[in-house]
Amino acid sequence: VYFYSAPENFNEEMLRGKRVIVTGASSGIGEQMAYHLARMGAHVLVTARTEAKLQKVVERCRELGAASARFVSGSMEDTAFAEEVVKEAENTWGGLDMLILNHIGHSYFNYFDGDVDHIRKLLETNFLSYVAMTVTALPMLKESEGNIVVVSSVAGKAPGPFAAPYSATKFALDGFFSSLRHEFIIENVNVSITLCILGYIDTDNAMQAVSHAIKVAPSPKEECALEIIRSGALRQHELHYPPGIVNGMLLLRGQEPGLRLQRFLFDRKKKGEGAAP
Ligand SMILES: NC(=O)C1=CN([C@@H]2O[C@H](COP(=O)(O)OP(=O)(O)OC[C@H]3O[C@@H](n4cnc5c(N)ncnc54)[C@H](OP(=O)(O)O)[C@@H]3O)[C@@H](O)[C@H]2O)C=CC1
Ligand SMILES: C[C@H](CCC(=O)NCCS(=O)(=O)O)[C@H]1CC[C@H]2[C@@H]3C(=O)C[C@@H]4C[C@H](O)CC[C@]4(C)[C@H]3CC[C@]12C
Repeated sequence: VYFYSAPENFNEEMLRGKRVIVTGASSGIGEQMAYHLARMGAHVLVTARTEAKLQKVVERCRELGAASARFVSGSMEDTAFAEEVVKEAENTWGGLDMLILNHIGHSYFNYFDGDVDHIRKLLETNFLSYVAMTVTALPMLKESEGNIVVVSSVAGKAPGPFAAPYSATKFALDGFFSSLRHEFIIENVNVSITLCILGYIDTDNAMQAVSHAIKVAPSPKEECALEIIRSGALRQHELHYPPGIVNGMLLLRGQEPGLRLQRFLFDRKKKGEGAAP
């Protein structure tokens, strides 16, 4: 039995004045999270590779009412950079309340191509950099009794075809952070870990990568971003967005409709009709 300080209801005031790092924030869901946090009056530190995009995100955050907004640009392929981002927060704020781990490296939506080096590099960017930031941030998060928010995917819970390298990195996140959460509970470490399991979201990069192959309507990135912040602030163990996405995928995968979908996709490949996804 352990005491777990989780608030019952979400109020945007919870984020006012909080010191928050958002990775992968130059576009997509990360960019939208930065804007929500700014509206809520948080201090935001955003990071990605593209400085010009980050500069615009920071300017927009200031317009929206952020307590402060700054960026650090660099690649998470290098775990030393991951640690540098956290050190920037420590030097700037003297502490940290919420760490939102969101970035992903480039991958593909297609049959696995046998490229082991791609998986090695993707594990560095999508997984080991998350671990490195967590290790560096943990003393500050213990001090603030803060939150770690890990953005993952249904591909890291109920995998389907055509995203094997990416899916592997997302399963690694579940394994590591869910195990770490157990250790925090055993040791009475009051730092929450929220794993966000997302379905298809309408970000430019995702739609560019899969819209030719996936015809279901993606969910809105703005709402997704707000739900991630909300689940982290409420110290939830997991967010499933859109609701039911994991059960839906598990159901499809094990049942005839899902098997029919995969046969359809594979058959098109065999008959040469249309490219692989
Ligand atoms: N969109 C979707 O359908 C889904 C998304 N998700 C998850 O949501 C999160 C965000 O996805 P989404 O918003 O679509 O992604 P985007 O491609 O829109 O954004 C990715 C972000 O990561 C940054 N990035 C890319 N490569 C690197 C790198 N090497 N080092 C540091 N930063 C990097 C990009 O900026 P820059 O290029 O400037 O570095 C960008 O800010 C991911 O964890 C993804 O797995 C989960 C399920 C579905
Ligand atoms: C293929 C996408 C990764 C695109 C990418 O390379 N991003 C970085 C862009 S950059 O290098 O130019 O900066 C995948 C990202 C999210 C995936 C989707 C997801 O996670 C939800 C579903 C999971 C399911 O198992 C397969 C379909 C998904 C819609 C999945 C498809 C691949 C992504 C869009």
